[in-house]
Amino acid sequence: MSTWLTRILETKREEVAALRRNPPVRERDRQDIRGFADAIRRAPQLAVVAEFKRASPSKGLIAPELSPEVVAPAYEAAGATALSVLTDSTYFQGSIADLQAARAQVAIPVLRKDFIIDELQIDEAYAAGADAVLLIAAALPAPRLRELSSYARSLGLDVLIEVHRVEELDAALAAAPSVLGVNNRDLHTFRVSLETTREVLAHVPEHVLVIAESGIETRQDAERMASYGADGLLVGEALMRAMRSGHMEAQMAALSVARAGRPLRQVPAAALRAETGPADGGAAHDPGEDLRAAPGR
Ligand SMILES: O=C(O)c1ccccc1NCC(=O)[C@H](O)[C@H](O)COP(=O)(O)O
Repeated sequence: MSTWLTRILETKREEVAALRRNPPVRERDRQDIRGFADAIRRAPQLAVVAEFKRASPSKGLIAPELSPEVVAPAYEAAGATALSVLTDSTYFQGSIADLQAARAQVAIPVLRKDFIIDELQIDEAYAAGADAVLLIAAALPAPRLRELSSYARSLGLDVLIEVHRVEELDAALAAAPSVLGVNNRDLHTFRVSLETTREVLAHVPEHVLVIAESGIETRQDAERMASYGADGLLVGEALMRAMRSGHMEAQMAALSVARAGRPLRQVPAAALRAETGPADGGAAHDPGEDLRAAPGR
């Protein structure tokens, strides 16, 4: 079945073929890489990764006239922890030049947001000054996800690995993400549900740094993501629209909420007993205990 994601990946295969004919410079000696994961970890509140996004397949044109030279420093001044720049041109009207222009204006780390399927795209990101790259679990077989993650990390880049479903978690975690992203948007259907973050986070180990992505607009949304245990947010459309209407600082302030930490995990009592063993050498099962709070991850 052809979906937006499969169509986008087809375009990426063509772009990689073009990169193969005209490969990016293979730089290896950057001393200027800014820690994307570190910035999120150290953010005093819920981290905000603010996205430069002119257009999208789900929403069409969002802010086609805005330039990264204007938006990036405004995001930073308003308190963004890091930037995300969509570099895809066909579907998002972005470019690798947008990333270069944005990064030149700020001191915070910059993520290359694209559909990466090949090392050459990582070389291109590295040469353009990206500090981190996105890898999407739904777009890559598990071994390839591990290879590309390991390649990016060997260059000193952080890797944001994005999942949408619990079933994608094993492959994502095995690829050692610097940060795990939970995308509330299904990239096949575009359906957005903020519950996705709650469902996925319930299965993520405590030590993994997590950001919630897509569909986050209001303070209530941000507080909800915090209550599910996210360490940060990735926000595009709401901030770009606010830039257009002159309310970006207020929008960023609305997203600045305290972290809540990971909530207590609800696990079946039987699973708890299996983890800890019976306290009295084999107490009878109490059906009333079927769900109880267990220590967080
Ligand atoms: O945004 C889309 O329509 C889209 C469609 C297909 C693949 C990816 C897509 N978006 C990429 C993103 O992950 C979002 O830009 C990012 O999470 C920010 O989302 P939002 O705050 O809802 O703009």
